[in-house]
Amino acid sequence: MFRRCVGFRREIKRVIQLRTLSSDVSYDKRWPGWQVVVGLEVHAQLKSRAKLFSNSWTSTYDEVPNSHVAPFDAAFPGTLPKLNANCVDLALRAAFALDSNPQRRSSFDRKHYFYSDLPSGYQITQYYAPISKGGSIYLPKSQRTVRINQIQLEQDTAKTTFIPRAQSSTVDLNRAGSALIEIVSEPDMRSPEEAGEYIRALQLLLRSVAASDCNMEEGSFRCDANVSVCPKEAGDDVSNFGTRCEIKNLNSVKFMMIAITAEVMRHINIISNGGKVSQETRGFDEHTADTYLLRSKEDAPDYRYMPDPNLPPLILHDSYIMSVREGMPELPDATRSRLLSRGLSERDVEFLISVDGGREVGFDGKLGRGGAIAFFDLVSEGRDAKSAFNWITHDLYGLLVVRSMTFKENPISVNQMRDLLDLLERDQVTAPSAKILLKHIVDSRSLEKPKVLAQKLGLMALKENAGQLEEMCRAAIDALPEEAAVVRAGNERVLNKLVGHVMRSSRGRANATAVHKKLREMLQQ
Ligand SMILES: Nc1ncnc2c1ncn2[C@@H]1O[C@H](COP(=O)(O)OP(=O)(O)OP(=O)(O)O)[C@@H](O)[C@H]1O
Ligand SMILES: [Mg+2]
Ligand SMILES: [Mg+2]
Repeated sequence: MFRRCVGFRREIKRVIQLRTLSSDVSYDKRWPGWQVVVGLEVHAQLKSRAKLFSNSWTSTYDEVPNSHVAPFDAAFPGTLPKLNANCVDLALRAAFALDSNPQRRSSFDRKHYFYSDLPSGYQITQYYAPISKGGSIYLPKSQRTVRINQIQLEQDTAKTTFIPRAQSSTVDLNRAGSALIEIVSEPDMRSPEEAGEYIRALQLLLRSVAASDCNMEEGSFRCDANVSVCPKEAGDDVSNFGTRCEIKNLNSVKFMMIAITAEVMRHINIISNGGKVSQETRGFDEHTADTYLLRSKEDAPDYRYMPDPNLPPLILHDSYIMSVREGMPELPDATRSRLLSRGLSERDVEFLISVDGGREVGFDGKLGRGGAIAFFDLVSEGRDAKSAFNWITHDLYGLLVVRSMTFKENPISVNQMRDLLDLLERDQVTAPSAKILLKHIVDSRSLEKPKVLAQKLGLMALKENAGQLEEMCRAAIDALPEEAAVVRAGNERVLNKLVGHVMRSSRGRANATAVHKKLREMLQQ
């Protein structure tokens, strides 16, 4: 029975997944006559070393529990918050990336609730006056602009884990007090796919300005989806929209899209059966691919918001706001057009942007490490962009992927890569030899110049006029006398066999065109 049940659930999941993900199914086929409305609330952890109001370092998800906790994070009596200026910087960068308007004056409020993940009994957030208002993200695939309502700075909570066997929970305060920004969208998305595109675009933007890592699986980027349905004719007037339900804590784009689809179906079912959707907060069960009730609107907690008396209003001077704006790194749209103008195709550009899930964007000049785009920029400077792209993606990235390495772990420096491309351009090494060199550097982590390595490993190309090439051609003719006779008699096609022989005996160091030419010369004499 249990087995059948699991199989059935899997089947439902598969069907919903197919419905959600297949792009050729028009939305109307899934829910003819209905309009789907989605608004997203996203919590992104800011990429700051220190927490929002204490001087404790932030931690990654896999660190020893309770090892990054200042007395303030544990709500020791008498401790006071002190705003970390770096978090304000990052929030402002995020705001500019989303075309939002940083506010000269914002303030901090207490949101009260009683749960073990919140030692002080309240979360410091920005309820009345957020740090930034407005903004938008354009989604090219959906051809839709999603408006941002506001961006607020707030503290993250601790992490509680329930242990069923012991019937108790453990609390890890490492995350408590880390800085988050909550980005609230307007209800502008009209399908699960648009919501998916919004999340991916938002991740790309926040990563490009290094405001957040945006890793959903590690919890540094979490999303709540608000979903409602109404008749298609309702249009974009909010007063015509249906009652929304909020699905909390979705931790992957795929699950978010499945959860929205399931919720839409649930709403349509209720309304079609003459019922009324009631405003609820819901959870998502990955195993059933369905949402479930967490609490109804009547049970909604009263957060008793009040201004935090320990924190003065946050006043930002125009000169400071301007300085953050001026220091903004390149945004994805600008990167795209710059790369396109260098002669890469749209597909190439999307590939570069998506290397390592688009996570590593910046470049650490000192370590010579960084994301694929920065590496490409430096390597391809002053040379053919397409050939540099091919070597970096097909060859180098291919080697890294097989070895489960990210681009940031790439052991080849910009200078080594440039040197290798120089050798290729000057025909000093052949493409097969360059591949061997690349593999050698990745595996040995050698810091030597590729030219020196090529000499050491005997990989320098055999030049056209070098006696060695002629010697090898002569050896091929001697080894394959019948083929040589056929070529002499005028059948050029057999020449390839002889060329292959030379290429093998030169271990790829000979240039195939040069070998062709040489053999033809020798056999036509
Ligand atoms: N009819 C609707 N259908 C779908 N989404 C909606 C609808 N009306 C509002 N929304 C979305 O619901 C979200 C409301 O978020 P907001 O943070 O303002 O309030 P909240 O969910 O009540 O509060 P909390 O932050 O405590 O969860 C927004 O993203 C908005 O776009
Ligand atoms: Mg909210
Ligand atoms: Mg909400």
